[in-house]
Amino acid sequence: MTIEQVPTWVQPSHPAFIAVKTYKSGNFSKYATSATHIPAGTIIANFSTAATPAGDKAYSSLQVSETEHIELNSDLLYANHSCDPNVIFDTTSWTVTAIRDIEEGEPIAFNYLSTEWEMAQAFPCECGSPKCLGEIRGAKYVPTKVLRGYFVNRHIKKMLEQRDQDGAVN
Ligand SMILES: C[S@@+](CC[C@H](N)C(=O)[O-])C[C@H]1O[C@@H](n2cnc3c(N)ncnc32)[C@H](O)[C@@H]1O
Repeated sequence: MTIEQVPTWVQPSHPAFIAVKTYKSGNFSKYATSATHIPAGTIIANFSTAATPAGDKAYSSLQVSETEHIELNSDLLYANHSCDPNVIFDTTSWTVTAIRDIEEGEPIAFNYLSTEWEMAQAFPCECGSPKCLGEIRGAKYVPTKVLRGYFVNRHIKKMLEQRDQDGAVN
């Protein structure tokens, strides 16, 4: 298992919108919550400013194209995955946007399958949503019809199309 990243950035990195909390003991136990009421459509962050290329993909990296992964180098790292997300990480505009109203204190979470083709570190999802997809291994392992209900980034759409043409999972 990957070693947990030690923050190298000044915290809080996005005080207007994000408060980082801890929800359990042990590794990977932090999560981003909303520091305020965030109306749907609000751009919460632009992740291009602090991002750096990731040497290797990791639990902490974000996939931004078919071949490229970045480190966010900010409290956006603590956005957990949810199968019923309230934000999207858009790898075309490099922005994080609320897709519904988010109450103060609510976890800020996105669908990792919208960016990650194959997770560096799979995990059993604890999002608690009735829509929960269970083990999160990457979009590669999910039928396209399941992902149709979600926002997914352009590179994932392309990779799904390629996979389905090759006849692997659909
Ligand atoms: C980018 S980090 C998110 C922040 C992480 N919770 C932390 O404390 O560093 C991704 C890791 O968080 C955990 N994680 C994220 N979403 C999760 C979820 N829905 N259920 C269980 N673990 C989750 C997993 O260990 C995953 O590898």
